[in-house]
Amino acid sequence: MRKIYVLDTTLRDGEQAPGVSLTAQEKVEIALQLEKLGIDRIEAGFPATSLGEVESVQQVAAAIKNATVTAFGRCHERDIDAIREALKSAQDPCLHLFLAISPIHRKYKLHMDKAKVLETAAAAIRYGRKYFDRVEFSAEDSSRTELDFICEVVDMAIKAGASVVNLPDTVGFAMPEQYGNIFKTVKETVPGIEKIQLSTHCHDDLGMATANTLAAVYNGADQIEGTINGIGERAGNTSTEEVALALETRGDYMNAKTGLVLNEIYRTSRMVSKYTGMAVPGNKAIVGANAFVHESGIHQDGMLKERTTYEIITPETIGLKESKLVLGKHSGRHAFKERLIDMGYLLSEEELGEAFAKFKALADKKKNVLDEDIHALMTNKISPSSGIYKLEFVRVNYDNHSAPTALVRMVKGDGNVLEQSAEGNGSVDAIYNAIDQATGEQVELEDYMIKSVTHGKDAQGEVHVVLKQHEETVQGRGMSTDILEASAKAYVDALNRLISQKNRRLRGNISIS
Ligand SMILES: CC(=O)SCCNC(=O)CCNC(=O)[C@H](O)C(C)(C)COP(=O)(O)OP(=O)(O)OC[C@H]1O[C@@H](n2cnc3c(N)ncnc32)[C@H](O)[C@@H]1OP(=O)(O)O
Ligand SMILES: CC(C)C(=O)C(=O)O
Repeated sequence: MRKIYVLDTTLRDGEQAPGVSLTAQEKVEIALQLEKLGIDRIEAGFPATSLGEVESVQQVAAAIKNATVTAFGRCHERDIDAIREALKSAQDPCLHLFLAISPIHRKYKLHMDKAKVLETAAAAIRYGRKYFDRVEFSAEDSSRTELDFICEVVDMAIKAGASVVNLPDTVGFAMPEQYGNIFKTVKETVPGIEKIQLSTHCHDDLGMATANTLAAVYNGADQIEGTINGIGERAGNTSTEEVALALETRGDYMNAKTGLVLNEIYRTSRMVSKYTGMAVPGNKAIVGANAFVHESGIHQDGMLKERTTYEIITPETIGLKESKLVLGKHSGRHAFKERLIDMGYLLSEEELGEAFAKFKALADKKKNVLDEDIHALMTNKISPSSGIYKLEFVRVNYDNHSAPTALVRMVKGDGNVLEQSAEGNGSVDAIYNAIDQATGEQVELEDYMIKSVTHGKDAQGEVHVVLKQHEETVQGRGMSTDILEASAKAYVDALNRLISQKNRRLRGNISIS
């Protein structure tokens, strides 16, 4: 197996995602988690950006003991000097320089001809080598560059003293076969190529970043560059986790693997999402909330018989506890019967047929059929509410001289009405105290995020909360044009999930909910 080195650039290219800006402390925490994940090279930032960026990179460099720390900059002595300052306390530093080489960038952006590009890059690499043992050179926009000029650039970089040469697909334009061919040609034709490592860095503008990265690896790339959750400039970068899992799962085909500690992937993904504020889409490969959830009957039946029918990776591989089968409109008799057995209902075939028909009728009206719905269905009392508690009313009294108070009214699934008021440190805290007192549940609020999902003064706000009770953690969401109502809805949603989760029994590592 060939070892593929991983340069993770979540803290540099990932931070270039619109709207993302990380504090020094957040960068350090993410870097430490990347170190745990087994990343070989952590790109900490672009020091010439600002003094704050120099300081952030310095803090990352000082904290990391078991990975190379790189910092990025242009072919300018002032950028290199900023990187020297930022990496001065790194145990294993690497300078990362770039210059665009494509006709479009040469003509319109840099106003340089080919000779000037070669001269500028060589001078910068030589200057960098005075201070750094290792220099990576990135030939920006390689995939839109003449193949013979790419070879000339790689030759120049080797002669000037680079140890890694990166051939990026900067604008996500390459097709896998074409991109792979660049690496093949460079490997076969550039003299002294064995002295350096070749690296790949792709963007996802056409949704092909991972495919292109793998094509490069297949054709001889030694290092891949990516970001956690695929965040980055525009449509983002190659997802580090996707490449690691693709190589792990299809090592038979690629004969290459990263050294990543795969069961740290999920934790890393969620930390990056939290600090960048960029939600992970539910259907995102590997780390999306639905990646190990099965909804349709035929798949659930397959999973219950043998999980490899529908899962090519186990959730445990990336550090998740279990796969899930959710009961809904597309579920079949097998999953429904298993769920009933879990809940203690042993039915004859005839009774099962009747219950299944009622279940399907309910599932037509309701997205997810929860345990309490099934209990109600089994006792002929089908609950119309989607959870155990339904928020009916919330009122907040606020002025800037006294503690805010909140009054909430909720209806339980059995029809009981609960009403409670409470004070808090802020309006949201007051609402949450009132809900806790009304339900009697003791939970910790682990996380609270709010974002606007539409524009204008009447924008819809979406609140996302994470609640913890003992070892159980749940998420909840609420939407409203009023952020206090959205906050209350998210909390009640999370409580309902917590309560139904408590009632659930595990079947091996597959839970049915
Ligand atoms: C593919 C990538 O991801 S590239 C990295 C993108 N990241 C960033 O841009 C980091 C944040 N950037 C910044 O804070 C600023 O752009 C700075 C501080 C780096 C530079 O700011 P300014 O000096 O105001 O220049 P500005 O950004 O407007 O323009 C870039 C200049 O660098 C030049 N340039 C671009 N790439 C390179 C390079 N690799 N080497 C040398 N010069 C370059 C451009 O041609 C332009 O030069 P010009 O002023 O002579 O026309
Ligand atoms: C220059 C390289 C590293 C890059 O960020 C890109 O091409 O997107």
